[in-house]
Formats: sequence, C-alpha cells, structure tokens
Amino acid sequence: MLTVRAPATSANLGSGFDVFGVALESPADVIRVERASETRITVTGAGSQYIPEDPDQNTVGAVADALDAPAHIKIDKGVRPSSGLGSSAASAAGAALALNALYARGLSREELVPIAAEGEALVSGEAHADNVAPSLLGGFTIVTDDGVTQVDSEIPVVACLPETSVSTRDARGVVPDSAPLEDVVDTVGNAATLTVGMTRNDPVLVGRGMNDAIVTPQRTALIDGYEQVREAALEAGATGVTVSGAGPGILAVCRERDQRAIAGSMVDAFDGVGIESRAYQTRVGEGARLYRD
Ligand SMILES: Nc1ncnc2c1ncn2[C@@H]1O[C@H](COP(=O)(O)OP(=O)(O)O)[C@@H](O)[C@H]1O
Ligand SMILES: N[C@@H](CCOP(=O)(O)O)C(=O)O
Repeated sequence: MLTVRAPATSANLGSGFDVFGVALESPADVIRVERASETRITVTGAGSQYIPEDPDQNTVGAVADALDAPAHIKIDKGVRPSSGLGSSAASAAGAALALNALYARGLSREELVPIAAEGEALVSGEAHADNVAPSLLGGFTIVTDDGVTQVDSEIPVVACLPETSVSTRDARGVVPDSAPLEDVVDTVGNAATLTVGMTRNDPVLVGRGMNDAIVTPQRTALIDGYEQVREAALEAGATGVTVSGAGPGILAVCRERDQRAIAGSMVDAFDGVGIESRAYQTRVGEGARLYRD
C-alpha cells in the first residue's frame, strides 16, 4: 500500500489562463493505492457524493489506464469538487505519483504531468495541465506546449470558497475565442510582473500582475457576490484578487500579517449576499508527497 498527499491548486492567477498555477499548503486529497488485477475506486470526504467511483468517469481511472497500472484506489477528498481549487487534478496528480511508484514505472514528476492531465481531459473536455503541474511539482508553475517551468514560492494567500459550484467545463464555455491586441499586451505585461513577483516572493508584485481583461471578466459574471468579495478583500489589505481556477472560489494574495482580516472580510462579504463560504488561510507550498506504509 502506498499513500500520497496531493495538494489543492489555484490555476490561472488572472493573467495566466491555462498557463499559471500554484500548489497550496492546504487543503489536499489523500490517495491510497494497492496492486489489483482491475481498477476499483472508492471516494470519501469533501463532496464525495458528487464524484463517480466508476473508473471510466473518475480522473484517477484515466491515470491508471494511461500508466497501465490497475489498482484499488481509495480517495479521501480534502479538496471540494467544482470549487476552483483543482479538485479533480489533485486526485489525478496524486494517483499518477502513487501508481508510478507502485508499478515502478520510473517516470519523473515532469513526465507524469501529461499523464495526470488525461484526467482533466475526462472531466473538463481539455487536457489543461495548469492544475496537475503544481500539484505534482509544487510552487508556482508555468505550463506551455514546450513543457513546465517551476519555481518555489511561499506567497501567502486566502482562498475563499462559496457553497455554490461552477463546473470547469461550463466556465470554459464563456472564454472568448479572440481578444483585442491592447488587452493581450496588458495581459503579457501583467503575467511577466507576476512571474517576477513569484521568484522574489513579493506579494505586491504578484498582486499587481494578476489583472486580466480577457478571461476573468467573463467568468466573474458566473460568480454571485464576486465584486463585493473582491472589494472587501482589497480593503482588508489584499495585494491582488482574482477568480481561482474556473471559480467560484476567489483567490486573494496578501502579506502574512493581513491574512486573517482578509479571510474574515471575504466570508462576511459572501454572507452579505446570502452565500455561505469557507476561507482557507494558506500559502504557496510543496507538491504531492509520497508515503510508503
Ligand atoms: N477524483 C475526482 N475528484 C474530484 N472530482 C472528480 C474526480 N473524478 C471525477 N470528478 C468530476 O470532476 C468534476 C469536477 O471537476 P472540475 O469541474 O474540473 O472542478 P475542480 O476544479 O474541482 O476539479 C465533477 O463533476 C466530479 O464529479
Ligand atoms: N485553466 C483552467 C483551470 C481550471 O481550474 P479548476 O480548479 O476550476 O478546475 C480553466 O480556467 O478553465
């Protein structure tokens, strides 16, 4: 039996649609695997009632297929599905690391990224790797067609998840097909600023680089209370606020000293529009961790 703790992730960070992602210290999924002649999956924990155990419909089933590694796989969900914290990706990344070790496939974490992304293709229609990459590698990741670039970072964040849910597949449906050149120019500048901020562990630069005029405005329309929560977080000291992944979670970047006040202000602002929510006070952290029982 092998166990992996695979962290939640926040993708896009505004200016890096389908490119940027960060691993979070918490929450996380725990995946346990045991060799078997055919794959069987059980799911417990946060939102498990919405997650299919059929291997053809679960992201970890796609990973077991891709690695030709049948197993009994137990998933204990810490990351709630369809909340914008890469829930399906955490399971896929955790399963990829665990099954690679269980069957001694010898693949590196970088080589496991496209395999784990097969799970994302199953649930959202596209094998976007911006959640599985940070869940496997940790820190801040940049995914392009040429591969993944990773840098460690410890930026403090607050991820506030409303009780509502948005499917990534639906939220991908509102992404525009093209954008005006001036918006592209702005976004490139912001993405570059954010990248420098991550390498310097500078929450002010990261926050400044999160603005995006192309994808985020389309998605905020799907999130009740987004503007109120964003305003509240900025007033409490957040250096940047954006949609976490495809939403409805909202991510605030901040200095550590402001984290608690920001978390409270975001929950209160959701409350003000009649929506319950939970705020994780966390930071950018390490990738999936393997334990041999
Ligand atoms: N192991 C898994 N963990 C979470 N969700 C899964 C898993 N396998 C399949 N799913 C399905 O994926 C969908 C959630 O994925 P998605 O909409 O991309 O949100 P998230 O950002 O939480 O991954 C749900 O329909 C859920 O049933
Ligand atoms: N780049 C993807 C990221 C989806 O993240 P999730 O945590 O909502 O699954 C997108 O924006 O569609």
